[in-house]
Amino acid sequence: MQTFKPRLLFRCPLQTARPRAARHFATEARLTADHVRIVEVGPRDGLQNEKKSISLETKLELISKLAKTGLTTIEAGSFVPAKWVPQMASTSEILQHLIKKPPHSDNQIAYNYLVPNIKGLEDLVKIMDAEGATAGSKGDPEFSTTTEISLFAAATEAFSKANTNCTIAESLERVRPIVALAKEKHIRVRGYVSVALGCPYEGPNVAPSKVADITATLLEMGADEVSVADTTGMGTAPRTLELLKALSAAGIANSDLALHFHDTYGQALVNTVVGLEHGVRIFDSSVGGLGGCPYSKGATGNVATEDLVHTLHSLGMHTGIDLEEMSRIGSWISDQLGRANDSRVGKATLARIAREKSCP
Ligand SMILES: CC(C)(COP(=O)([O-])OP(=O)([O-])OC[C@H]1O[C@@H](n2cnc3c(N)ncnc32)[C@H](O)[C@@H]1OP(=O)([O-])[O-])[C@@H](O)C(=O)NCCC(=O)NCCSC(=O)C[C@@](C)(O)CC(=O)[O-]
Repeated sequence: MQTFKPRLLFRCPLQTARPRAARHFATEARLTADHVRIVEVGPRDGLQNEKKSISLETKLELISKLAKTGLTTIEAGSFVPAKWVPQMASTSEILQHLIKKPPHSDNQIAYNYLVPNIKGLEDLVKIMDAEGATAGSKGDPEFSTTTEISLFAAATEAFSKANTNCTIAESLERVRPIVALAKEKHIRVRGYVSVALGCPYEGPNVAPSKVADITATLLEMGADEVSVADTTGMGTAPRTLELLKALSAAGIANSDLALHFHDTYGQALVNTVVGLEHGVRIFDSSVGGLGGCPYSKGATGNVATEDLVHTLHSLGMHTGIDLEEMSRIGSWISDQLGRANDSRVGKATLARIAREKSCP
């Protein structure tokens, strides 16, 4: 196993702190920059596992609030059968609404929808066609929003069977027609590799080389980026580093990677720092630490967006996200769901604001 030695690089900005790494990645401007893109997965990965169902109106209000925080990518729902994930049943209506009346935002936002198979994407495309919508394109000022999809595969056979009722090889075959149709419609594709650092059925020792193979396959098939997911939160700093090294050794560029940490064992932020030091600049998180995974019992939510933003800002990184606003949303959605707010930073930020108001 690799030994992880923190290098305390974040006392000064990343570019000056890591001249060798900066030279190494000289052609990949995104990696040398101190900007991190956060993919907010709360309305999908978060809500899909909450016990209390919330109304379509509340989901739309959540998305609308998130759209005003500076986020640029928001997972809005998933086109899965309701019998598999009942909480995602209103995704068609969400897509329709976001096409017709996207929330006001100062920046362009990509709304992302999970599709488990070609039927999921066909259902999405049918709605877009019926509304006369195109996927839009990032960077084109004509569009204030774009539509993206995510597809997923798992790194273990047991999880693949439980989550998608098929083997890993079959799940990868499902990806081909999805990518083909998405490309035809100019829809950006995000891939996920689940259980990359631990499986609820097969345990923590998932082979990094297996994760790297699946990630490489998704990229070769046409995925624009792949989010490597610690679905169970079993990941540790040394194993995260080992995995990142295996991904690099397989020729996968950091610019094609995102990291997606659940915080079951409280290791998500530590593992985030490992990812940052390795050069990854896209991280997934969920406001208020919502969620979990319906096929990973006991796993808690994603790392809270508020906690991630605070950590990144404290390291001198930029996210463009308004932490105070995000903290208000985390508290609001937790109340709507009748659950505790799982963001320590969110609670501390709101307490500070209240304190400052009472003693200016
Ligand atoms: C892949 C399937 C559909 C196979 O499920 P299956 O039962 O094997 O599907 P099937 O092809 O045999 O079809 C069964 C029925 O479902 C219908 N059907 C088929 N597809 C769809 C669809 N897209 N939308 C709506 N309906 C659909 C289909 O038409 C048929 O209807 P019937 O003839 O019985 O009336 C199922 O296993 C599934 O939906 N799995 C997804 C479960 C899921 O969403 N899990 C959570 C997301 S993954 C995750 O959270 C992890 C992630 C990404 O966040 C990262 C991480 O942390 O790891």
